[in-house]
Amino acid sequence: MSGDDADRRLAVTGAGGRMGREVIEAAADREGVAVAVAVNRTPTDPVAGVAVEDADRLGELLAAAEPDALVDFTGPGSAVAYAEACADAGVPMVTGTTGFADAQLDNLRAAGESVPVLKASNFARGVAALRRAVREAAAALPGYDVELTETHHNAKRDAPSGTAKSILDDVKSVRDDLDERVHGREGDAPRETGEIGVHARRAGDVTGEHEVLFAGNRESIELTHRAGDRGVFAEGALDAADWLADREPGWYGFGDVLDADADN
Ligand SMILES: NC(=O)C1=CN([C@@H]2O[C@H](COP(=O)(O)OP(=O)(O)OC[C@H]3O[C@@H](n4cnc5c(N)ncnc54)[C@H](OP(=O)(O)O)[C@@H]3O)[C@@H](O)[C@H]2O)C=CC1
Ligand SMILES: O=C(O)C1=N[C@H](C(=O)O)C[C@H](O)C1
Repeated sequence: MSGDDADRRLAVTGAGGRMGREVIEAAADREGVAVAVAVNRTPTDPVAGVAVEDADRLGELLAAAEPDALVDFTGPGSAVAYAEACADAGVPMVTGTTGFADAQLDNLRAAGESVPVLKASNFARGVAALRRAVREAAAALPGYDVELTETHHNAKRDAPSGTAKSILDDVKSVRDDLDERVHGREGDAPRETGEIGVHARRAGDVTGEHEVLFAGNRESIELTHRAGDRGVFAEGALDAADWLADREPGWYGFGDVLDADADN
């Protein structure tokens, strides 16, 4: 579909990255969606027929194309800079980037005062279901030990994953006795009560797996999500962009999109 005929015209940053490419390819397969602007830090061949421009030109490209939303999967520093470009150009921003420091999150939130900004550590609907199940299990199993394990491909930079951090917040929201995160384990000491174990594995081309183990003395349960491919994240991000395009400035999460779906 040509950009001018589309119902939703999007900008994509990190267009040469694993997720950026996936988003552009998923957009090409969607009725009524076109990628009007695609940028990357380093020069890249066109993706699914979409020309990829120099990311330094993002501001001028947004001003000229006036897309309905921008979808970002890059790194924390660039995501903050792109959020500022979105705020200047009046373009809503969806970011799936992970690994933000607190100060960077503050900067991202500041952009949400000018334009709608939606940040999600995971755009898979199955992960949203996993997180609901984890909150329920944590509430139903007081005193049980909790250990979280995430596994990703060997090119992932941030650890633990953004999704793991979100799940840790979920557990903590109902188990405030678990106040010590233990990243991996070594040495010579039994597990202390109050610990929550966090284990990050990096291997091969694993797309993304998150497993939460709840263990009492005579029983245990494991809740696991496995992403089959990156298309599942790209589809969720496109759903989020479609929803965000009609919102007021503010700070949103993927749960807002799913809640709106449930209401319709
Ligand atoms: N929320 C979700 O559902 C998901 C989130 N993610 C997250 O998305 C992010 C990207 O993942 P992925 O696509 O696998 O990563 P890649 O390494 O494949 O791609 C990263 C992209 O970001 C660009 N980039 C990185 N750092 C900078 C920088 N400092 N300035 C400008 N551009 C930069 C890269 O540009 P260049 O080509 O020049 O290096 C590249 O285009 C990660 O934070 C990851 O955790 C990933 C999957 C799902
Ligand atoms: O870097 C990735 O690949 C992924 N990152 C996200 C995260 O950090 O949680 C989501 C997904 O697991 C894939």
